[in-house]
Amino acid sequence: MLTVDNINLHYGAAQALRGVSIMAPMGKITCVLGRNGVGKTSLLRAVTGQAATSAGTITFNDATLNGLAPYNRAKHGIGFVPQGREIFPLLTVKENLETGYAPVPRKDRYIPDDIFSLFPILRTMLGRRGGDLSGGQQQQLAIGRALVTRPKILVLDEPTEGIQPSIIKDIGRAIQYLRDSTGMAILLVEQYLDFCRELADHVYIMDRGEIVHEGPAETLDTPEARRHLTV
Ligand SMILES: Nc1ncnc2c1ncn2[C@@H]1O[C@H](COP(=O)(O)OP(=O)(O)OP(=O)(O)O)[C@@H](O)[C@H]1O
Repeated sequence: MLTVDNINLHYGAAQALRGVSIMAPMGKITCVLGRNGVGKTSLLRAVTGQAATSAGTITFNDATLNGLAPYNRAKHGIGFVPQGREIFPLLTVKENLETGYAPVPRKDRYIPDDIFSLFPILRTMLGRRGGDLSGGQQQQLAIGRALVTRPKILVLDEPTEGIQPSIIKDIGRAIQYLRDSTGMAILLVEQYLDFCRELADHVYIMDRGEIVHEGPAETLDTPEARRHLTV
């Protein structure tokens, strides 16, 4: 399980996270919601090691992650699908997937077949450049690339952003499959309420750098939760 305990995060003098605590258990989908700019991406940057925290602890299973570089967190099983996907446009689909090899032992440096079962389009486009794919295909590629690192927890930042509805459904099914078949933990940041309501086992809502609500997905429909989500 991933445990984030009471973390603070600053950008210069501005504080983006204030005493944030969340848990993301194995075999569960944990969703963090909130309006623009409330700190959701900062929370994921803290978990993946792209931004330093100024207080608190982050642990995954028995390992303390604080102070570890992103590369070493990947070795501990943290797989990241960043906002905006960050596909290498000039590399082929296959080469993009192979960039996931870095943190895995030599014997595991192959592309697991599961990735092509989840996203068959990737197999047919292996030789195409990443930049030629549609937004939805790039999102599938970004998830595939994270899966190449053999994660124990998959961390996704707004995977539905700018994606057409049919591919959103495919991505939702893939996330459920990964939870149910591999028992990995999923930590998902989203603004798309219906996607979270359908998928999440547990939800957190952030507002101005703090966790202001937590509960099962059904609690998203309470007036108290809605108040933190409406603009
Ligand atoms: N590199 C940075 N330098 C300074 N301030 C930043 C930086 N990144 C984010 N912030 C500020 O920190 C706060 C939280 O931003 P963050 O991106 O974590 O929010 P978010 O909830 O993910 O928003 P969005 O949904 O728009 O991605 C915002 O006020 C933002 O302006």
